[in-house]
Order: sequence, then C-alpha cells, then structure tokens
Amino acid sequence: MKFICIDCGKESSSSEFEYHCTCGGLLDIVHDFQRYDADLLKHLFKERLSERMTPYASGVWRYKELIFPELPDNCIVTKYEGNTGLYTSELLQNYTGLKQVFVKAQSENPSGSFKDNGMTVAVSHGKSLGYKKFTCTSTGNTSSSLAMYASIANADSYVFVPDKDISLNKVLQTVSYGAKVFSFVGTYDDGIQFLEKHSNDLGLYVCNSINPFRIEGQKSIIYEIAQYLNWELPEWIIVPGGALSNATALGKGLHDLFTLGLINKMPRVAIVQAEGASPFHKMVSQEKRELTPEPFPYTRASALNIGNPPSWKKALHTLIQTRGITISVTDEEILDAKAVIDRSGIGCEPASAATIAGIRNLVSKQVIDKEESVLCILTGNILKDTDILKYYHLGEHTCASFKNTIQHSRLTLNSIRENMIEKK
Ligand SMILES: N[C@@H](CCOP(=O)(O)O)C(=O)O
Repeated sequence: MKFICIDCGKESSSSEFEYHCTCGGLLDIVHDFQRYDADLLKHLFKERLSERMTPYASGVWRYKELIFPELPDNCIVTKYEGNTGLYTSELLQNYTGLKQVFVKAQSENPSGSFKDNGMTVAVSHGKSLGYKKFTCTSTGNTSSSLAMYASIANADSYVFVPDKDISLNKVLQTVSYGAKVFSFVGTYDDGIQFLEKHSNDLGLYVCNSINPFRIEGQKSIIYEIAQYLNWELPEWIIVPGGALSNATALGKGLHDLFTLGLINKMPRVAIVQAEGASPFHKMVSQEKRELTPEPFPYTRASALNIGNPPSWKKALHTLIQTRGITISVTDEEILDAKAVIDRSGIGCEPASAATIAGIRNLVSKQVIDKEESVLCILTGNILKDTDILKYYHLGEHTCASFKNTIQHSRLTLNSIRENMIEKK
C-alpha cells in the first residue's frame, strides 16, 4: 500500500502516516491489485458470506484484500458492519417515475449510518499504530460512529460538534457511547480546520474523511452492492453530497471493481446537494475549477450542513470517471421524498432522502430515462433526527404529498373502535 498526494502526486510509504502531503493536498491510498484474479476474488467473497462472528462476517472486512490487506487480524475493530439491505418499493417507483429503483440502506449499520463502513477501518488503523485517543468534528453521524468504535477498541474519543443546526439525537448517541463532546461556535468546516492544525500536538488520531482509511472502508458499500447484484450494477448510482466522502469512496470503489474486472461497465454517478449547502454543485454547474466555500451553509438535512467539503477534488474525480452529474434540491423536496422512503417501511434521515428527491427531479428533466435502472445510497437511520419527524408530521408542514398525520383526539379506545367499524 502507498499514499499518493492527489495534488502534487508525491508518493509516501505507509510507515509515514499523515493526513496531508507536505504540499497540503489530501492523500489517496493505492494498492497493488496486479496479483488478484477476478474469479478467485468472487469465490473468496462468496465463501465469506457464511462467516459468523469473525471479522470476515463484516460487510467491510469481507473485502479486506481490497481495503487494507496489510492489517493484522487482531487489530480489526469491528461490529460486523455492512451487510445492509437493498430494497425497492412501489411507492418509490411511483414517486420517481422509474421502473427500477433500489435503495441501499446504510442506515441499518450498527451506529445507524454509512460512516461505520469507514470508521471500522480508520479506528483499526489507529489502533494498529498504538493510538488510544481518537477525534473528529461532526454534524453527528461521524461522531456517533467514532464514539462506538473507540469504546469497542477500549480507547477514548474526543468529539467537536457545532453548537447549532445539528441533530440532538446524534449528539446524545455520541455521548452515550462514551465520547467527550465539545460543542463549539462555528461549522463542521471550522472544526476540520481546527483538527488539521492541532490534532498532532494533542496526540489525537483524526477519524474524519480527510483520513484516507475512512475512504478505503467506505468503498465496501459499492463492493457489497455489486456482489448482491451478481456483479452487474444499475445504470445510475445516486448519493447525497455534504463532506463528499460518500461520492469519493463510491468513485474509488467503482474504479477498483472495474480495474479488477469484477464489473465490466461503469455506472453513472449523480451527487445531490441541498440547495442551502451546495458549493460543489455550484462549482460544477458553473464549470469552475475551484470550489468557493459557503461560510453559512444551512439546510434542514443537518448532515449536509457543510460549506467547504474537504474531499471536493476527490469527488470531482468520481464525476469525471463516471460521466457523473450534480444537482441541488430544496429542503421541501428532501422532506417530501423522505416521507415516501419512510412510508415504504425503509426509513431514513433527511440527508439520505436528497437522493430520491434528486432522482425525481432528474427524471422529470429527462436526464435520467424512465427505463434506466437507478440505485441510491441511504446514509442514516430514521431515528437519527426525531425533531424533523415532529416538524413534518405534527407541525405546520403543508406541502407533504404523503402527510401521515397522527389522529389526535380525546376519544376512548371503545369509541375509536366503533368509528373504525363504521368506516369499514
Ligand atoms: N455529516 C458528516 C459530516 C462529514 O464528516 P466526515 O466524516 O466526512 O468528515 C458527519 O456525520 O459528521
């Protein structure tokens, strides 16, 4: 394994682990895949599906050879993450206008978000280097995931969360797993800059997605999708875009699968941002070469409250290699799409629903054809943000196409029953 700077191309070896190159660019991990044969890999990954309670039962470590082959098994910190469901529903088909629409529910991960796929690898790497103190800045999913794995590794976690516009549920989850949580004035972007400057002095191992091991782990999401679908991917894969680690890992995973001959066609990728936090979409749609940070990002999909996504260059690479596109959607579109995902029995946090909202939009503009097959990645669990559920179902939200109101009345159970019999 080697580290290559995505800006200047400088190579460094795995013994000199840093998050950045000396030029300031982010690092990418490059493996030697020459030695692998596609059929042997398929066979190995299939055999491991019958593992139980071993690291290889994990939907991440099943693919260890493609993620972190050098890691000794006794350093693996796992909660058997991955192995999440792939679903479709008639409601989603009707809502998007597509005949074939799948969702991959990373929301079913142990801490309730896709971050677990990357976090198991980052914390395992940190452990292998002897770290006992882990850190991140977060809108709440990264922090919950880190806090959970750090506790399993018998280590400490120090988490920095913005003091507003994030979900309290996620902060409470983080605290409950045992993290020391610091609430600060500023955004995720300020937190990243702080950690980039000070984590080394503080002896902290950073678990945000500027850490390339996070990206290696998150690649497993598309590996798993490909394996479930017998190594034939849909024509489109859609992801929400905040810090852009999801889009980065997707592009890298697709590149691996294609290079190894595990798939023979690249799907197209669409990255969906929330209108109030869409610096990447603006850059792409205006054909600019540099991202202009947004100092005050705001969306109700709080996981996407990011104005200066650190991985934008890596995500741009994903777009280039997949003939990908970007789009932004309003909070209203996100919440209506979320209601449909929830009503389908799948459920998700608001950020995830940006995908379905994006698809609906792209289908109506005929960018995605109704006959094409589409899959989107759901990032977080329905209970990650209960304030939004209250707002949508009990509040003043009026434009919901699936408004699912709770019957509020002072009726006795008997009179409710009589009412129901009458309506039958
Ligand atoms: N929504 C994320 C923010 C991005 O975090 P990172 O792990 O990609 O650095 C969160 O849950 O914090």
